[in-house]
Amino acid sequence: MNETQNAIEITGLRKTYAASGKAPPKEALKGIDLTIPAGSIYGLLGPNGAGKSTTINIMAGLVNKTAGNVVIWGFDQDVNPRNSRAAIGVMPQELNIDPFLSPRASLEVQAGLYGVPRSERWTDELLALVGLSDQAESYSRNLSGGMKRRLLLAKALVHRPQVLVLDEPTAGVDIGLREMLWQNVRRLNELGMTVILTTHYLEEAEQMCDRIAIIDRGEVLVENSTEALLAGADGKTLVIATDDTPLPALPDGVTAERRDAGRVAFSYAPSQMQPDAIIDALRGGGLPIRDIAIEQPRLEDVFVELTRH
Ligand SMILES: Nc1ncnc2c1ncn2[C@@H]1O[C@H](COP(=O)(O)OP(=O)(O)OP(=O)(O)O)[C@@H](O)[C@H]1O
Repeated sequence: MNETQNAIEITGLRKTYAASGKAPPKEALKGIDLTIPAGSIYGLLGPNGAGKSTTINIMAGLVNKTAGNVVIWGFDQDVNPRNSRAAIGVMPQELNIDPFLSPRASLEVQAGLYGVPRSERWTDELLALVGLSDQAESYSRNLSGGMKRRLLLAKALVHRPQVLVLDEPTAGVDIGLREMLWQNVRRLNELGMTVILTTHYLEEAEQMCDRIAIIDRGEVLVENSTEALLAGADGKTLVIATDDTPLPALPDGVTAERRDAGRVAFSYAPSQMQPDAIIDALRGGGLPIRDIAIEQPRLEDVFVELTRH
């Protein structure tokens, strides 16, 4: 463990991509501060183009920053580039795998690139960890999309980094494989690895992450524990079971959505009204109420509230 107990410390991080052709320069990061505690599962969330990949690629040493300071596992990137790079492993979004190498050979090549001595390699364990022992000697081009993703996860781990970064690990991945990936991630985290992930699936982030930063247009909008983010959200949902009687006029600020099995969901802001205002309106309109429940805010509510442009 490093002295500060922080896996990552980012201060004043800026990135402006140079102009190319007719495209003007693009300011992708406008001065980002992030502190990621060691041992956490940390979510970096934001809409498309927010700057998530840019941040990750700078951490990984794949993109040069324009300004700011990045410290990984206690190693300043500018002072100790080798150590800071050795402390982080990245599973990229793209399935960039050599089609003619077997998974075993891919992992060996990657270990070579990171200068891992043969005696310290853990290729067989890694293959088992991601469920590719049976495919260890197949051509990677013959792997399914899900198997390729698992191979990418194993590749990110060859040098036993303290920090694992997953860039959209479950994009376009079926439910079974998602479960397996998340189980792997939890296990690695239990073994002491700090995990940073981006995902568009907010439900996954809500379940997996201890802390979350929401970034948008190159700035951090909010950073907190997942619990605190949800507690501070000003949005709840009243759900009733009814029939197909038309809905009456609702108090200002309430939106209704019909769900299956005759249920209707009413979203409201607890700071603005109590649920009895909605119930009174429904009763006034002669709507039968056969069942009733209140749903607590979800990460999606927080996200939409913050990133509504
Ligand atoms: N190589 C590049 N050259 C110029 N502009 C770039 C480059 N890479 C990214 N950008 C721009 O920088 C901004 C941030 O992009 P980035 O890929 O970091 O966002 P993101 O949050 O990862 O988005 P997504 O969710 O779509 O992956 C975007 O406006 C993007 O178009």
